Amino acid sequence: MPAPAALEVTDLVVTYDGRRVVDDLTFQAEAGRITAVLGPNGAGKTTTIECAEGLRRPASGTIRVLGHAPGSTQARARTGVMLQDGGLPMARSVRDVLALACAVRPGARSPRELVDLLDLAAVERTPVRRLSGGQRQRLAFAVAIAARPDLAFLDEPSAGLDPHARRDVWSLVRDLRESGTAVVLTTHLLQEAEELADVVHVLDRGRLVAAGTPQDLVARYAATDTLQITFARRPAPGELAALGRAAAAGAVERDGDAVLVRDLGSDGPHVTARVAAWCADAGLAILTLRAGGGTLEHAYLALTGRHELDDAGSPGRPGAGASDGSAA
Ligand SMILES: Nc1ncnc2c1ncn2[C@@H]1O[C@H](COP(=O)(O)OP(=O)(O)OP(=O)(O)O)[C@@H](O)[C@H]1O
Repeated sequence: MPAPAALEVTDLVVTYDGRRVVDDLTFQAEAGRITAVLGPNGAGKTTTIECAEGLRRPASGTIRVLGHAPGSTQARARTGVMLQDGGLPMARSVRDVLALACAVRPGARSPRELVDLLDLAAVERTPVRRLSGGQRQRLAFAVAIAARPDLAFLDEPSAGLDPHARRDVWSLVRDLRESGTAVVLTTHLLQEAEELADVVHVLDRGRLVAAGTPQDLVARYAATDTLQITFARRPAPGELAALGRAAAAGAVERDGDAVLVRDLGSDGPHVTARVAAWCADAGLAILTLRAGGGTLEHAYLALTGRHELDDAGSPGRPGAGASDGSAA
């Protein structure tokens, strides 16, 4: 018989004021794998994780955490948690917080190791309330991994981090996986999920709408016949329309700084040639031109019913999905 998964969520239902915010959710997270739980604001990710931590009681369904009940002493001793609001004691210094976190389990990391790993030396004596947002985030991550957990819940672990710190955290998350920890990650950064996740579960309005590897989801839900072009300067609207006519293919649209030509079909190589020729004639210098698949972000947008990227290329408008009010 196969070993049970580190986290087993079965038929989970959570209601607030009679409204189902988690609706019949079933998924697992395995040891030595990074499992991402994605979804728009209000989709039910945090609620699900809070149930797994024993902080909220579901209306029905079961959760097993390393074979134990959520919130039980056995589950808590082997679980690391990084919550969205940090949950850190504001008056304590970084050094005190780390010392406490390392004292909970024999074989835990040392505060010194965590200070080095998360680059916290400069603020060791600083109380939590005086830390910057990113420093607090790094401290919360350090606390989550202090006891070498078998299961780590990381709720938006790199939110608010600068690009260097974000990459440091990604590297530490990969180290957790290498050491056999089951990592459950929520994030709105689709690039983060694409970089890290072995398995992705997409929630929308409390329900699981898709699951698979990032590559599976891209293959199944994102257009695979798209040409992505970046230019030395931003094309004018008239040029974009002319480019569309020259391409004689599917829709032409902006995607952040790039332009997408969609639905190439079997004519892909000819469309690419026509686009390149038209750009040369129009004096529109091409910086990069990439034919092929979409991204996890495109798959996510298709799955959660938000088909267009905004100008910054980011999905998930605040409140999207939260106010839908789909009742039980
Ligand atoms: N204590 C509460 N009382 C009533 N409703 C709540 C409570 N906590 C959460 N909700 C509602 O439950 C739904 C799911 O919220 P949840 O925080 O789990 O979403 P999320 O997917 O984590 O969103 P985000 O990406 O914004 O963090 C939302 O509609 C939210 O308004």
